[in-house]
Amino acid sequence: MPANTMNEDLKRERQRCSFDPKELTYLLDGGEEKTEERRQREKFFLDDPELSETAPSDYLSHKEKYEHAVKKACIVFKKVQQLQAQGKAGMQNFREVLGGQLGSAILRDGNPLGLHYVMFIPTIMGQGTIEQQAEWISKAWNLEIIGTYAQTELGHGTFIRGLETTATYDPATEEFVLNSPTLTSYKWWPGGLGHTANYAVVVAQLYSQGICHGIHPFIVQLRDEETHLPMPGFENVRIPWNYMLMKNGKVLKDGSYVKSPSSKLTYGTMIFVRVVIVQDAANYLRKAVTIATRYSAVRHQSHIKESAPEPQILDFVTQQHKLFPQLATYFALHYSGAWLWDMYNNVTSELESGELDRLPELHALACCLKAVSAADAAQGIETCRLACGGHGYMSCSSLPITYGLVTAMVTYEGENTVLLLQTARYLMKAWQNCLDGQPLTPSVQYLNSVRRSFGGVYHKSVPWIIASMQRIAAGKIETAHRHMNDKIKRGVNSEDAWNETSIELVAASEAHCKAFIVETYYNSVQQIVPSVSQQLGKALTELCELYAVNTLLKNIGDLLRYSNVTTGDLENLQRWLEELLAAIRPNAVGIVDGFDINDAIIASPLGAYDGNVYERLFAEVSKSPLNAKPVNESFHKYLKPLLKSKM
Ligand SMILES: CCCCCCCCCC/C=C\CCCCCC(=O)SCCNC(=O)CCNC(=O)[C@H](O)C(C)(C)COP(=O)(O)OP(=O)(O)OC[C@H]1O[C@@H](n2cnc3c(N)ncnc32)[C@H](O)[C@@H]1OP(=O)(O)O
Ligand SMILES: Cc1cc2nc3c(=O)[nH]c(=O)nc-3n(C[C@H](O)[C@H](O)[C@H](O)COP(=O)(O)OP(=O)(O)OC[C@H]3O[C@@H](n4cnc5c(N)ncnc54)[C@H](O)[C@@H]3O)c2cc1C
Repeated sequence: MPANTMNEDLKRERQRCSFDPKELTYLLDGGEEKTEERRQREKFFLDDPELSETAPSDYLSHKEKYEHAVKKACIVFKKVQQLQAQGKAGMQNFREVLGGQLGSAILRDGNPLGLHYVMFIPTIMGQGTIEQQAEWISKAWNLEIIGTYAQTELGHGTFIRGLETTATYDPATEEFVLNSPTLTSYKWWPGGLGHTANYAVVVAQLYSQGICHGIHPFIVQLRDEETHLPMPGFENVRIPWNYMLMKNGKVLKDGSYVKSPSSKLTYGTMIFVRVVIVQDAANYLRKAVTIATRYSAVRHQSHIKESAPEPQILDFVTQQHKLFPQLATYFALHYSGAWLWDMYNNVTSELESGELDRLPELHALACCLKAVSAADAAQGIETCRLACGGHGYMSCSSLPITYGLVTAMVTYEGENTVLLLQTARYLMKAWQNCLDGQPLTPSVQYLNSVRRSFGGVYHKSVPWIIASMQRIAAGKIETAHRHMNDKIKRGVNSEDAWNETSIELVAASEAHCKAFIVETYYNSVQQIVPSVSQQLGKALTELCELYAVNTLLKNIGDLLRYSNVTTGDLENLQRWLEELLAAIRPNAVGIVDGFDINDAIIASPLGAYDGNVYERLFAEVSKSPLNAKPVNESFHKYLKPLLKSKM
């Protein structure tokens, strides 16, 4: 196939799409101008010869990959500075370039500066006093220093109150003495800690006047700014008094401790990253479903009718059932992430004025949304990989590496089970408030309405599905609450009762989150539809309905247990699902085209815009050094002597 010709199947797919994909692109970017700005930004980085992948880094050693990544991260930084000089490098640029899809395309092997931007700077902004921000932020933004966020230790990651590193205040010298006294207290996992960062925010147990005040953040210099040699000593390291970030908890120079308005304000950076993860998980999922959808439009295999030619695998309804719910899930997580980002910004500004009321609800939502978005995106990406058969297994397909990036999200920034239990903690209190007639916060208001009615009869609408999912969530919350209290009434202490009920607590938390996502997705689409063309509005509505129907059908057991749904209603839901798959089929390629993901970011021979899959696959494998010579030297070294010895 000559270069730059369009695969005929994709040509036909693009002709049959009922709406203009550019309209969807503009919608997702926030307008045509924003699209143009994003495209220019992508071009500015992706067209830079120093950043384009000459040879796939798959064939570099671990050390070479690190050095390659540092080199590129520095080039990226300098280019961001150029954007800044042109007044173009807003926070969104940084998000796009240093993290997100553009970032992960340019820095395929990770971004050694990622933690510097994602956690070191945000922690100083969130936990430092005005003076400390003035001292550190500009140095950090200008990369005069490189930081990381050192909280996790060899022995503790989840249970941060159990961290062993200590920071003991010495009033005589007005310094803190930091110490990691045990093997298990060594800081472990912080990105960039090994060779890149020369500073870290170190989270340690604060001791002053012989009293432990719990964990607090401290700035510690790790390496000499000139030589990059590790600073002397790694036990009893002394740092100046003003290296403790004191926006919340403070230690006065005489050693007296001033409590934070809430000990949980120290945990603020973790909320920020969880909020960011929701959107990032969605974006990685849409990259994977773009690859799998385009590939499925090009790949022909088997028969639907013996008399007809091999069909596009996208015409198998089972293939549609693998991929189209992933399309819908992208939008569901995208709109939930946008909603959560708004709430995060509002609550953060309230915290600035000492208003802490909405922090618990933000924490509960950030926990379950991070957990569900990371888990669902990881599962969705794996489904996309499996839907591409053997070629999906190849690392050059980009699907395995994308899965690896997202499945890490299930663990970092709070392991999923642990975070779902955090949300469950909030839900148990909410249910008790509901029983006691106390006011409920917005995200759990539905508990009141569900208690008052046992649900209406089935009707083919998303609001009915939302009500059903809220009924399931309320039912699971009530069941967990009741079972836990029954245990306590039987004499089990509250901690053991919590642990013994934790399976149901996690399930209740997931159900609550799914109900929240469907409702937020539906409300977002309802707001959008009047402002877009009738065709795009119809396509967006179909995707929202698909997400709702498919999510409910994956919970038939709970639906039967907690609502008055009949088997006839279930048959109707199944028919509705199949109708939606058929309705979405002609628009599937148009929808992923609407994501407008640059081929260099797709970085997959299966998902390129032109659809020339086989030519691109062949070109990709030709890059392997292993294919440089017809006979590899291992034949002469090892195989031939072996074969000879047999003769
Ligand atoms: C600007 C440029 C941007 C560039 C963008 C780039 C994009 C890249 C995107 C990001 C990608 C990658 C980088 C990230 C890498 C990962 C980094 C890390 O992993 S850092 C380490 C993260 N570690 C954790 O998250 C630890 C998880 N554990 C915990 O959070 C806590 O231990 C716990 C909450 C599980 C338990 O803490 P504990 O103190 O025991 O709390 P309790 O359970 O007893 O609850 C007490 C009380 O506190 C409330 N609480 C707990 N946490 C919070 C919080 N974070 N905020 C507010 N409130 C909190 C909890 O609800 C309880 O309240 P009650 O009223 O008592 O019920
Ligand atoms: C790619 C990556 C990057 C990271 N970057 C950083 C970084 O830059 N800085 C940093 O400080 N950390 C970082 N981390 C560490 C990360 O934050 C921790 O690994 C994470 O918080 C999980 O903690 P853990 O490893 O102690 O797991 P554990 O908590 O030991 O989890 C093991 C199992 O124990 C279960 N478990 C633990 N507690 C409970 C509980 N209370 N109830 C029920 N089950 C429980 C978990 O559910 C899980 O199944 C990173 C990790 C990864 C994978």
